[in-house]
Amino acid sequence: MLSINDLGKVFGTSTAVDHVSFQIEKGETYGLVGESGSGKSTIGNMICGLLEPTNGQVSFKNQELWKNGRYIRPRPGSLQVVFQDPQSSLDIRMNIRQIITEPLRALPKAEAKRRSGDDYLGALVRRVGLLEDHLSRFPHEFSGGQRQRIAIARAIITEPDFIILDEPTSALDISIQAQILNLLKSLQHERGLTYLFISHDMSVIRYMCDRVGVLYHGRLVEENETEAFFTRPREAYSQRLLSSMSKMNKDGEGKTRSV
Ligand SMILES: Nc1ncnc2c1ncn2[C@@H]1O[C@H](COP(=O)(O)OP(=O)(O)OP(=O)(O)O)[C@@H](O)[C@H]1O
Repeated sequence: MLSINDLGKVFGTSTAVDHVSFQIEKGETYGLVGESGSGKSTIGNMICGLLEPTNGQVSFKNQELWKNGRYIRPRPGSLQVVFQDPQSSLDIRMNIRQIITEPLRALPKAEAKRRSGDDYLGALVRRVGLLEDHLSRFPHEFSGGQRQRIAIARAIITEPDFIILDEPTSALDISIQAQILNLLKSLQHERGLTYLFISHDMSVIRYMCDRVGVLYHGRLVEENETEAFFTRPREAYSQRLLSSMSKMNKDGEGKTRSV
């Protein structure tokens, strides 16, 4: 589904992403972990076209996304992103109907019309745990968890193949986190979605991901099956990362909990 090859990003004199390669298969959830500043979001942003790579390739369904400094959009709507902070990622001047249907602008007219009809939209909002009445309301009227449900509805309205989830639950309370993660899992099974799941929260990664890639100062230092990574990490840095996370849990400092 997605292939990253020798990808790099340099900001001024600092290297944020350093010759990273990995592949994501159809239907799997690939977790990118690492401390703050390790380059996770920069990779996500290069995949979705927000940042141009300094070097390397990103291909999506065997099509190169970056060519000569230009981002070539895949099939409209087939690649979507859900960001961490639903507060700032939703336009406060738009009502929920406008927010959710906004990505349809990229679709052919007839298809956009069908998916913005009351039947389709009603089913969509109910599917993500909202009500049809909510369509005429505005973002400030919703809780953080509900806002993330709105962001998910907006991402899936184009019936994508692939979604980048960049810390999608990090801003939420623990109990709400679990509901959103379960919603993402069930949508994945229902729709055959492929996820890139970016998080620094190890218990969330363990719950969600099939495989894990570990970033350290922009380099991919380990790639492993999730259970093997948690029980038998191969690299010294991964071991340190895991033990610092479990210490944070014991001290009650981290937000990391099992879900
Ligand atoms: N637009 C930018 N301009 C300059 N430097 C940037 C830019 N975006 C990211 N960086 C730098 O690139 C490095 C990687 O940042 P990135 O946001 O990808 O890390 P991250 O692992 O996602 O961290 P976090 O978990 O805090 O979001 C950091 O040193 C950051 O300061």
